[in-house]
Amino acid sequence: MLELKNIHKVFNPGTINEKRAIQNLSFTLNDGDFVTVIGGNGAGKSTMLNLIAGVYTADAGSIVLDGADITKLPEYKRAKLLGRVFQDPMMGTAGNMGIEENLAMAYRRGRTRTLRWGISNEEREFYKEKLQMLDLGLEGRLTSKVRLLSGGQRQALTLLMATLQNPRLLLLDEHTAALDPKTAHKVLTLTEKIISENRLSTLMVTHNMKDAIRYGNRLVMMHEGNIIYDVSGEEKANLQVSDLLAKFEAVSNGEFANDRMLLA
Ligand SMILES: Nc1ncnc2c1ncn2[C@@H]1O[C@H](COP(=O)(O)OP(=O)(O)OP(=O)(O)O)[C@@H](O)[C@H]1O
Repeated sequence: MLELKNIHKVFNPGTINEKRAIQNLSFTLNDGDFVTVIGGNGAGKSTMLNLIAGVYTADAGSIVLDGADITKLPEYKRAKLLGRVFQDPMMGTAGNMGIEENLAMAYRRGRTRTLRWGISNEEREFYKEKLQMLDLGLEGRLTSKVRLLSGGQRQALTLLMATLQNPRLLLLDEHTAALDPKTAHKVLTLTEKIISENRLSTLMVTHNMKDAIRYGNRLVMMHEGNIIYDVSGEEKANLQVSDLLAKFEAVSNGEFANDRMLLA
């Protein structure tokens, strides 16, 4: 469903700060794949997601989604096809607006502008149902301002908003990294539930190797702008953190010792 073909991305070309962030990257995501993405600092994980989302344009290569070439499609047009959740719980929601207003914004994204702003009772029931699924008690707080929510509640709401319109592809960029371990676990459990119930194709960047092994059906490891390991099915299920550490050590000549992945 998603095909990256020979992608290159260089930041600040021709300057002293030139950085080859992505180098000849090719990758095919199958429909319904839930892929965890790991890699050391600066491996190119976020850049890959940003290239898919259209935040950056690839210097070379192509990106094809459901048979359509989206390589040059502007970010706002791709946004209709994608759901995104970032690390920072403040980013995906409007803090000064209510929970139901945030949901309504997400629900109306990319839809006809003739819709009235008012939220109908039917719509409200729909939001309540969705919020109930989160099991955080938010269904009883529809008009509460989002800024009053905890980081975990806010990330759960962002996740719900990002998936409300069943995106073709869900991009999660370390979306639980800023949460305490218990809350992160709760949000990850929810993530898995939403993905499987809606059969969403997903790329999830994480620094936590245990999570990378535990979640999803496929795992890819990035290094210096490319995918150096791609494993799925039973082979992935049988992976141990020590296997991943050994792979990292082999490619990073010991630099890896400073990487925050070791701390996860
Ligand atoms: N907008 C930018 N301008 C210049 N260089 C950039 C930009 N974005 C990323 N880079 C560089 O490209 C390389 C890849 O960065 P990227 O953020 O994709 O890595 P990452 O794997 O997500 O790392 P981390 O785990 O540390 O977030 C890094 O060297 C980074 O400094």
